[in-house]
Amino acid sequence: MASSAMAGLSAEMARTARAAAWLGLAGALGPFALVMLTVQFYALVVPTGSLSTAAGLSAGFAVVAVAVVGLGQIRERLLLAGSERLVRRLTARALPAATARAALPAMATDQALRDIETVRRGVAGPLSAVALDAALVPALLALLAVFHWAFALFAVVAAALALLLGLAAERATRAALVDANNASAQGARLVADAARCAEAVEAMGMLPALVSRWAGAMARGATGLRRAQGTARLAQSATATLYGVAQGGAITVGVIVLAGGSTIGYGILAGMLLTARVMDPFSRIGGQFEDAAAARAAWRRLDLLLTADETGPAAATRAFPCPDGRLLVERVTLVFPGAARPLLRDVNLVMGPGDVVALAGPPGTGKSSLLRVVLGIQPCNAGEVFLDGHATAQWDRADLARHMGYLPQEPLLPEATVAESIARLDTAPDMAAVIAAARLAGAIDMIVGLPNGFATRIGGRMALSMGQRQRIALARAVYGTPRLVLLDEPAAYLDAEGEAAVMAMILALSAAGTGVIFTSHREGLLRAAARVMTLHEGRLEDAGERRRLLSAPRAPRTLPQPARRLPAPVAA
Ligand SMILES: Nc1ncnc2c1ncn2[C@@H]1O[C@H](COP(=O)(O)OP(=O)(O)OP(=O)(O)O)[C@@H](O)[C@H]1O
Repeated sequence: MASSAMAGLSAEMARTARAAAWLGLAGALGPFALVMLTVQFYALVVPTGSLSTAAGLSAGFAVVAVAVVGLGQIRERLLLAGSERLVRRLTARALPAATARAALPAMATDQALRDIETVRRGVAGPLSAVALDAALVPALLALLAVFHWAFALFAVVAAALALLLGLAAERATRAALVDANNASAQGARLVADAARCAEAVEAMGMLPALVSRWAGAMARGATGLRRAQGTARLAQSATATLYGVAQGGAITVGVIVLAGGSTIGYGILAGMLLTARVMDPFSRIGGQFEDAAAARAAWRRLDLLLTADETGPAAATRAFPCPDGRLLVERVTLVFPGAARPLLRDVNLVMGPGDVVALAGPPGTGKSSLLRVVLGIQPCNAGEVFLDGHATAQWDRADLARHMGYLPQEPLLPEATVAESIARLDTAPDMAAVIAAARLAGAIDMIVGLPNGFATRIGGRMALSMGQRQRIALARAVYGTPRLVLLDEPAAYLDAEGEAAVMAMILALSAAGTGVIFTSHREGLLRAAARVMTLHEGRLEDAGERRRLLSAPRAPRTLPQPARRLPAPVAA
């Protein structure tokens, strides 16, 4: 059942489906009316030669034919418009929810978009057409029963056989197609690997082996495809035969049950036409089960996302002033679902304006996760984060984002101009602020050297190196004078000169009163921080002592164990 988050959308979809089903019923009866008119033609016009009757029946023909086509078109448009409305409303709600709540917003929004597309395909694609046609079956059976219940019973049996045949055909075809797709995908991967490792492939004479593997994969793909096509053809013939047998069966039923009756002609026609209509959705349903399951699962995921957005603790609502950017991280604990131990355990941190803290230490200890908690994009299990005395969890996200800058570890940039990218996708960026940010991030020379400078569009044919992306992402992080800047491996893709620029940027931010927390594995960059900290078994510790021992000329062979107590707060 849909939760309150999706109840409105479900009700709207149900209304669209009902309207489409009525249109479908009218459309289904159209061919029946056409055959009835043909019978009338033979019964009334052929023996009498009456032109006026012929004209009347022809007009009737035209009206019914136009109505059948028109109703089909209207139904299709109705479903299409319904699916577009649904997608618009789902996107407007699910995307902000995914970005605001998820630890990895890019992955969450990607998933949400894929789920919306799956739902859209379910609503506008063959799945809904099959479902709506299946919904008409009781009405068609009732109509058959008007002539004789045996017609309805026969149609049910024929539909069951069509369903079994459809399922068997679908299973056989899908298995062959999966084999074929897997083999083709393996071939494509081999080509991509060869292109990526071209130098190694050539240098070590691996090309012949690679080509023979690729040829093997392609041959398997072609065989699978042929098998799938053969099975599909066989299934098509079997279905056509079943329809033929069903038509014959309907005539036989008519002859047996209506023998001698005046309605035998109409009964047999209705039996033939409506039995085929009843069978139709069942013969097509086989291929739709997987799509239906996928659409249901996607709908449930979106429902959970929106419900959590309505009820969850991340429903931040207020804007607060942020004059100094004083940060207080208080007893933050973070445990990822399924993890044996907390990643962050009672983490405390205090920072005043202009303080610089570096997070060092081994990979996987939770540095990036701590940055995400401070940013408010990763909810924690316990504890709180305050900025200038206000809990960030209660802070309106858009307003909070104005006071914060963030450089994620992967500096991926959406398609936009360089200026828009730096200005956080503002389409009318404040160029003075953009240039100031680029200058501060040491990115200005690189940007000016691009084909169109700040107007260069990133993405498409303009593929920037990771280093260039990182410089632009750094400028984006410091755009608009944020009070607190969080940088995840800011020099990961930069050379020594770039590292020096990052160091200068951190010092300049600090001098201007902006707090900075950054993670880094680069020993040189750590010097930019007044305080270097590490996460050890989830606890945030001052790394000063540890680092002093590591860099001492005669370091002891075994390092002392870190203190198991709460770290002293960082001096404001
Ligand atoms: N959303 C998540 N769900 C589950 N586990 C996660 C999630 N995010 C991170 N982790 C896990 O938490 C651990 C710490 O990840 P994190 O990226 O915070 O470490 P890190 O110290 O920044 O590592 P690195 O130095 O390599 O960047 C990793 O084992 C990671 O797999």
